Amino acid sequence: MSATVPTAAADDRIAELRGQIDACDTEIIALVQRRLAVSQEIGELRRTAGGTRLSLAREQRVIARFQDALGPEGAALGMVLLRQGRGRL
Ligand SMILES: C=C(O[C@@H]1C=C(C(=O)O)C=C[C@H]1O)C(=O)O
Repeated sequence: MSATVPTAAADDRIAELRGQIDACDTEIIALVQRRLAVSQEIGELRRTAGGTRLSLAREQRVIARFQDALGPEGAALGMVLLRQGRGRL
């Protein structure tokens, strides 16, 4: 016997869960903005100290972390975050 969830109950639960997704997205957006600001500050410090703006070795470690935690799509997400911080190369 399959349990059928009444449509109204399912709709209520979906609305509730979407509220949770919206809350997650709000946090993710704030974290991405914070990450970007930190990354740009590091880039500026390295540039004014006469170094390169990017560190490919560090970027590989960042990507590997996303890959290990989230798989191939995680690696793609890590790449998006790195690209966002690069601005114009
Ligand atoms: C923020 C840094 O500078 C750049 C930006 C990185 C990032 O956004 O994670 C990583 C490496 C660098 O290319 C850093 O060296 O840590």
